[in-house]
Amino acid sequence: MMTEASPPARNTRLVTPRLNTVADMRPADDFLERPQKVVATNVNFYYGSHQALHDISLRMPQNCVTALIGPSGCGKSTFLRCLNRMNDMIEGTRVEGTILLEDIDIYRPRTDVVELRKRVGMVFQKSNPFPKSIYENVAYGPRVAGVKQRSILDGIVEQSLRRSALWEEVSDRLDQSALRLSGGQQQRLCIARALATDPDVLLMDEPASALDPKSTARIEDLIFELKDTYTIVIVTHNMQQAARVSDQTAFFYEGRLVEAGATTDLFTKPRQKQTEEYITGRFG
Ligand SMILES: Nc1ncnc2c1ncn2[C@@H]1O[C@H](COP(=O)(O)OP(=O)(O)OP(=O)(O)O)[C@@H](O)[C@H]1O
Repeated sequence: MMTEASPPARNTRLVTPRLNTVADMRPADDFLERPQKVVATNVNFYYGSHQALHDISLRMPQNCVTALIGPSGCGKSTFLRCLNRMNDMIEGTRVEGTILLEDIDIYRPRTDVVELRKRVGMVFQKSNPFPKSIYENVAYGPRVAGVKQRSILDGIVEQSLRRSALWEEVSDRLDQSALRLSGGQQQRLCIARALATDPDVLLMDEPASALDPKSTARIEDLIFELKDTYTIVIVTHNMQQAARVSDQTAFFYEGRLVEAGATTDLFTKPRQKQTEEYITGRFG
């Protein structure tokens, strides 16, 4: 487990002074050769007449962590929400282009959006457990999906809590209110809730930004473990976090994708001047 004294280190040789404490190099691997789980092509997105995304094309390989970085308002969350059609809930929005989940265009008219959101789960910046027990929070999704048998629900709850690294802390108090958990535990509970519907892809919108360093390290460790099973896309303001947890990083600026590539490459030899200026802290 990572501690504040020894910062978590996944990638190294980062160009910026702010990142050069990272120690054990994990070389830019072969992740681009892995099957593509989600492929966005020429995506434009509009809030009414305001175009928030311009011609975004990005491949998100299976069992990889893709980090979306960039200054506030550059479209990271908007793009993330396009991946499970969460933006559909915002009136007056429009999307163009294609987003494939494996071979399926998620914006084709006959897509079952509820089913899509089960396959592409989401965890938000602020943990948002229901005011119910720990058990009921995790069992909620499977129950809505029609699972009624208690023994099956018990199994799903245990497995989801184990995968979110919370089981050991709560197994003896599953009936207790989720609101009595700490902030970090609540966020891991929300991850368990997302895992309970057996997704393929996990979208995380700044999942640790409201947490203390220790809880943040816990979430980062968890992300690293979860990618063995899931494909993860994470929005983060924290470049060190992107460097620690991701395989691929995509840098957004003013609604455009400036560059994307292996995280080690993007932080050590960015191709675009704007990227270099951002990661070295010259703006943003
Ligand atoms: N619900 C909305 N209605 C109208 N415009 C919106 C809405 N949500 C976001 N926007 C606009 O879309 C653009 C992109 O916003 P978005 O939240 O995706 O950026 P971001 O990079 O995630 O920002 P931050 O890092 O501050 O969360 C911004 O100009 C923002 O004002």
